[in-house]
Amino acid sequence: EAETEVAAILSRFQQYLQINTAQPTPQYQQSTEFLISQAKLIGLEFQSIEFVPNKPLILLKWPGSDPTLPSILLNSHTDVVPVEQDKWVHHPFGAHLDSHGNIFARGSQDMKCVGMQYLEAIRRLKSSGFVPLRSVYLSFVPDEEIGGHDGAEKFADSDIFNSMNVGIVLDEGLASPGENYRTFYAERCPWWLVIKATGAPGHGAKLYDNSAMENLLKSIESVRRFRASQFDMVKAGLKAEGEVISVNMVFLKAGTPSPTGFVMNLQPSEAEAGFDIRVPPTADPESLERRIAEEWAPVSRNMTFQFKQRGSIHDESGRPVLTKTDSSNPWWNLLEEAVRKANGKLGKPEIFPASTDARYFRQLGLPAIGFSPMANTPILLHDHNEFLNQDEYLKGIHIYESIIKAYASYTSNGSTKDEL
Ligand code: MET
Ligand SMILES: [Zn+2]
Ligand SMILES: [Zn+2]
Repeated sequence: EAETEVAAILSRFQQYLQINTAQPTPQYQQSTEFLISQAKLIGLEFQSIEFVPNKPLILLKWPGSDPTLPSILLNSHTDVVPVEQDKWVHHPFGAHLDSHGNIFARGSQDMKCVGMQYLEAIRRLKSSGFVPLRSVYLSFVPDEEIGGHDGAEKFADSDIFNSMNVGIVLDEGLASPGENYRTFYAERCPWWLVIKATGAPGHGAKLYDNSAMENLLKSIESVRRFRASQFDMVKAGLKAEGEVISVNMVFLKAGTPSPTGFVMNLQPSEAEAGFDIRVPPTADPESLERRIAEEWAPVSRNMTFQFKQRGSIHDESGRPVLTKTDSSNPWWNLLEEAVRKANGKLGKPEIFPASTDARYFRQLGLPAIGFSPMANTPILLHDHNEFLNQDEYLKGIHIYESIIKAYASYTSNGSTKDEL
């Protein structure tokens, strides 16, 4: 590309990154204005849909020449996770470009890169004169990072979505430290669990059974044994990260606060712990729930539990939802071929170890592929100093150009019509 074009592309990416859409107070009004201004410049149809007030979903459309064919949906989320600002070398919403070409910002990998790459690819295809056979939709959805309930989940269940006649969804993947891009055909399901112990309060010097702390610690020990059993399979190379149940303690809440810290000679009557659990599609959710009720939060130890999030990735008949990555799924073949044509390499398709909005689309029976074209990149999503190199970003645009062209030209009788 010409130098000025590259500068314009990077500047648009930076503008999007500079909008602070961090949970729990994402600036959705600003991201909406930005995305709609981009849609107008590119010449795409646009609408802002609020399934829940102040949580806009931006839906863009590039109409295809044959509206009877199922459409392509390119999904991305507009929100990002919070930051610990003082742990960052560059301001997390500054989108600083350093001398190595790395762009630092929250969302640079997860996943404002992808949202903008879709747009840049379409901008280029459009200006080259390419006319899509199938309609291409772009959804910029809110609230993915807090479960997607007011975003993708409502969208997938809506009449609007139904009327779009979607045939394939692309959503986020993960960066790859090696040269192969990663792809995802399924994902683990999020369970956010809070367990609470109660027990007799007492003097800090007294040894007695059944205090809240003791009751909670027994649970934590049990959780840790289970965690180790899962992690050992990964360490031994027997299972991939996405194939075991992960459980990590993410908060501990106990003690009697005082203005100078915590009261030290008092054993509290309540103690709580929170766990982020991810359940692979192959695991049996009922047996895990039994384990929670019987071992991690048993009534016999004065414990209760509550789910802050309990996703499901099973269809109505209880089967896990997976997208096929063999010749029975033409969209998979088209993606492989398109990435290869654009000089990209794909690794073996994987189960996404975290969770994405793709689960809501897969639950409808739609194929959905997780893919974020970032190779040679450390995995920094949700981490401090998240960055993406400008060259990887630019390469990713070419990759999407190739994919979107192939998808939008697919005639569904096994051939693709190249209109260029
Ligand atoms: N994408 C986020 C995660 O994996 C939110 C998932 S829904 C609880 O943590
Ligand atoms: Zn994400
Ligand atoms: Zn995320």
